[in-house]
Amino acid sequence: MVVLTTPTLDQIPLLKSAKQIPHISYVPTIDLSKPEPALSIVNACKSFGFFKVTHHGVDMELVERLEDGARVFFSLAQSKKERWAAAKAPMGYGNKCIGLNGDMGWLEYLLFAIKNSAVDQVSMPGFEVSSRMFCSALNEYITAMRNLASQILQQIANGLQIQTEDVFSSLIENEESDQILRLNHYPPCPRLKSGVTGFGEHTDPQLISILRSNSVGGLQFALKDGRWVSAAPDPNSFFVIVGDSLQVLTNGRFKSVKHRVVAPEHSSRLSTIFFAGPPLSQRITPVPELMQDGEESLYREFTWGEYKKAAYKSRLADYRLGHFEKATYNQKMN
Ligand SMILES: C=C1C[C@]23C[C@@]1(O)CC[C@H]2[C@@]12CC[C@H](O)[C@@](C)(C(=O)O1)[C@H]2[C@@H]3C(=O)O
Ligand SMILES: O=C(O)CCC(=O)C(=O)O
Ligand SMILES: [Fe+2]
Repeated sequence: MVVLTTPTLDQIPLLKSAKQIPHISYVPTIDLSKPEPALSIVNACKSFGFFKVTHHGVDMELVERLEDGARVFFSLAQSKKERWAAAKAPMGYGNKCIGLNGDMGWLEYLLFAIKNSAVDQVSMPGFEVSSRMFCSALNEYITAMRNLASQILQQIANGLQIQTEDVFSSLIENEESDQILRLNHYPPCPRLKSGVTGFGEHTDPQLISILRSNSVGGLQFALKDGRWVSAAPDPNSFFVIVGDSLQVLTNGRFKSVKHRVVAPEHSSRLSTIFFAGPPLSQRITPVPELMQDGEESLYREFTWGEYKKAAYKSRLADYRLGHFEKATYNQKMN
């Protein structure tokens, strides 16, 4: 029998104290109520790989209901939460262990697989029955996030002047689209030393991720020059993060952005992230309409299912796209 023990604080690594500036003075911010946000979205994706959306139309009462449900869940006795620990690993409840390959962080979380725009009951048997209110908030939130992600992906296609407006959004609107909802809870970290890893540096493998947190900070993004910048928390807005798959679909015009979370010292951080992925069978290859004459794909052909499988065998900080880059491109870069 495998006995799983919860890691102690001493086992959680400190974040590498790379050159840091405390608060980014400029987070690209897109007001979705203003006309024609497409070009600003594309510019933010090209220059930063992340941006924040305001006036997004998501019902904040729903967001509060979800956050209340999450707070109630995370305050349950450990033994009750552990009931969902082995649900369908890595889905379900997790405590300090991230993924299946030894990554650790100062957090606990719930990971839900999504099927047909709702929590997949197979990945969390009995969860809906245990908390119907929480589950209906989760499902309504999933629908809201999927709509927001679709809207943003359509704007990206417009901003890139692709005639087929739904070229990206259709990938996440399919019944078979492979999506995940993650709720992360970072309790205050008792150690006075700062820089304990909440969630270690990584890129997200999907197309885009939509992140919302309470008012407790900790989220940092890597800039292109390697500096880490803290993004001030903004509970009324959503951060949009470019993932590896969108990097490939745009043939490297957009780059997936590295991000991480520093464990909070005094208050609990609660975050919710929707990962918008395509169906497992979807080929991930640059969009033909985007390619210029003679331009070749920088990547070997692969399906999302193949990429996901490889990603889930990797460590959090690994450069996962490396295996899929064409050798010629690798040689040119080295
Ligand atoms: C260490 C890992 C955790 C992760 C799967 C992986 O092997 C590498 C990618 C990780 C990541 C990052 C973004 C999302 O939080 C996530 C759910 C995903 O799809 O890829 C996690 C995976 C996880 O926590 O299981
Ligand atoms: O919790 C956060 O704010 C970010 C977590 C994250 O990047 C992830 O779950 O992939
Ligand atoms: Fe992430």
